[in-house]
Amino acid sequence: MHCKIAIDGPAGSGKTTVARELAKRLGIEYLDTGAMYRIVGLYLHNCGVNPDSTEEIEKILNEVSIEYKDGEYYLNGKKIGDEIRTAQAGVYASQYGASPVVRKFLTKLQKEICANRSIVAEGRDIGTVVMPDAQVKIFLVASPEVRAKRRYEELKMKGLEVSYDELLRQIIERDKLDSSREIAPLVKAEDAIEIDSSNLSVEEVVEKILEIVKERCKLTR
Ligand SMILES: Nc1ncnc2c1ncn2[C@@H]1O[C@H](COP(=O)(O)OP(=O)(O)OP(=O)(O)O)[C@@H](O)[C@H]1O
Ligand SMILES: Nc1ccn([C@@H]2O[C@H](COP(=O)(O)O)[C@@H](O)[C@H]2O)c(=O)n1
Repeated sequence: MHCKIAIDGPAGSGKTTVARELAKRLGIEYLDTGAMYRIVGLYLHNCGVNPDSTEEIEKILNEVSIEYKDGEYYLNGKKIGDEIRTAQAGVYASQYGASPVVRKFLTKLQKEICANRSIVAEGRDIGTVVMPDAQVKIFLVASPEVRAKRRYEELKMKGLEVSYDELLRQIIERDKLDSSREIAPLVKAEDAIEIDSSNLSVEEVVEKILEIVKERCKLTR
C-alpha cells in the first residue's frame, strides 16, 4: 500500500525543509506544490496578466507546460532555478493562486504526480484537495515572527538584501490571502494533526512526524 503524507501550513512554517528530510529518510518521492504556484505566478506576472482575468489566464495557461522530473521543475522545457525563491515570487504565487483557473490547472497536475506512489507533498491544500485520502496529514504552523525571522536568515544566507519588517508584512499578507480565498483556502484538514514548530528544531519536527508515519503507514524506516 502506498504511503501518502500531506504537509500543509502557512509561509515559512518549515514545510519544505521537513518534507524533504522525511522523503529522504523514508526513501519516497517529494513534491513542493508551492514551487508550482511560484512558477505560474511569476510567469503570469511577467506576461502582464491581470490576476482577476480568467480569460487572460486561461489563454496563457493553454500554452504552458510544467513538468516535474527527478525533483526538478521545467516550464515549457526550461529548467526552473532560484528565480522562483524570492519573497516577491511568493506574493505573485498567492495573487494568481487565488484564481480558480490556476488552481484547476495545477491541482490536476499535482494529483497526477501524487497518484500511484508513496509521496510527501507539501503546500496549502494537500490534505483537503490534492490528497484528501492521505494516511498522514500534518498542519505545520509557527508564529508569524518566528517564520519571518527564519525567512530573513534564509534569504540573508543567500546574499539577498532583505528587511525583517518587510518579510513579516509579506508573510502576514500571504497568510491572509491564502486563508481567505474562495477556492482551496489554507485550512487545517479535519483529520490533520497540528504541529507548532515555533520552539522545535527541524529534527524534532521530523521525528514527531516519523512516529505518526510509522504508525499509520506501517513503514519500517
Ligand atoms: N523547526 C525549525 N527550526 C528552525 N528553522 C527552521 C525550522 N523549520 C524550517 N526552518 C527554516 O526556516 C526557513 C523556511 O523553511 P521552509 O522553506 O521549509 O518553510 P516553508 O513552510 O516551506 O515556507 P514556504 O511555504 O514559504 O515555502 C528555512 O530557512 C528553514 O531552514
Ligand atoms: N498547494 C499550494 C501551494 C502554494 N500555494 C500558493 O503559493 C504560495 C507560495 O507557496 P510556498 O509554499 O512556496 O511559500 C503560497 O503562499 C500560496 O499562495 C497554494 O495556493 N497552494
